[in-house]
Amino acid sequence: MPKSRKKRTPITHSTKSRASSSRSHSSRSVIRRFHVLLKRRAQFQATRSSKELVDIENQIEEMGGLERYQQMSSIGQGSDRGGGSEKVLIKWLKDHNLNVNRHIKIKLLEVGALKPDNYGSCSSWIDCTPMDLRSRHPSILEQDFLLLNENEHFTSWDVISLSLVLNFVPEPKDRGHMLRLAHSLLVPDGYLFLALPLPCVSNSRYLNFQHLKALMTAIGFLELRDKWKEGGKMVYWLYQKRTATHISLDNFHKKVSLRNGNRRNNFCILL
Ligand SMILES: C[S@@+](CC[C@H](N)C(=O)[O-])C[C@H]1O[C@@H](n2cnc3c(N)ncnc32)[C@H](O)[C@@H]1O
Repeated sequence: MPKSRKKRTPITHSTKSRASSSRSHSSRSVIRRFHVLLKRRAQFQATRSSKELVDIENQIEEMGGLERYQQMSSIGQGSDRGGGSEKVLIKWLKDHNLNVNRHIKIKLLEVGALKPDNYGSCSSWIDCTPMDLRSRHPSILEQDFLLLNENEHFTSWDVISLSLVLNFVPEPKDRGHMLRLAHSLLVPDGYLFLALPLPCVSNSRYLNFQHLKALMTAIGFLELRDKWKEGGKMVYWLYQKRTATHISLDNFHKKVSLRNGNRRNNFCILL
């Protein structure tokens, strides 16, 4: 009788999956650490504590600065999400028939662009402006979105993408400003694409799906689509610009506790 042989897992398979999971684990920890430092830097900037500020700047420098953060983010973009967010946005724009019968291309502003050609496959109908705080390619415009001149760029874009950018901004009021600025830079009926790590809304003390919807409505955005799954990492939304609503912004000026418990995060957006 032939000896029964134990079935082995192919070495190539196990090595590859372990390597890629440890790569994405270490990229996530760099990203998390970077966000913590950005938040502390913003706090010390507000209190003008120059000694602490220098200390934080040094820590950011030692980590490799924004360059390292961007490298780690591009690893996360591939391995954690099965590709970039642009796939979701392209599908949604096609679902809204924005790719058909176009005499003029859609003007898309991609804020937080790690690559220059995320929308290259749609160049026949999308005219993309990739922008980032730190440009990794000559075709990426190096520009802080928050410092764009509102009057100069008023209603300049048909679509604005903020994928994993809002959670990079450390101050809740600056996040609110980013959303309001996006509203004013879009054409009437233009589209805003927003992507966040799911826990920013599913496990925050100060934000849940309902509150975000109310805040976006108050700014003047109609929620058209969302995409996420229980236990998933990401959440995506598509909003359409509507004319200003008469809803008061008062409910969104201060942090309001929406969930209790120790294991919550403090992600918050204020107007
Ligand atoms: C986590 S990466 C996200 C990249 C990509 N959009 C994605 O979805 O994977 C965040 C990027 O946003 C950029 N960013 C953050 N705040 C910005 C701002 N105010 N203006 C322009 N770019 C910004 C950062 O420099 C960084 O490259």
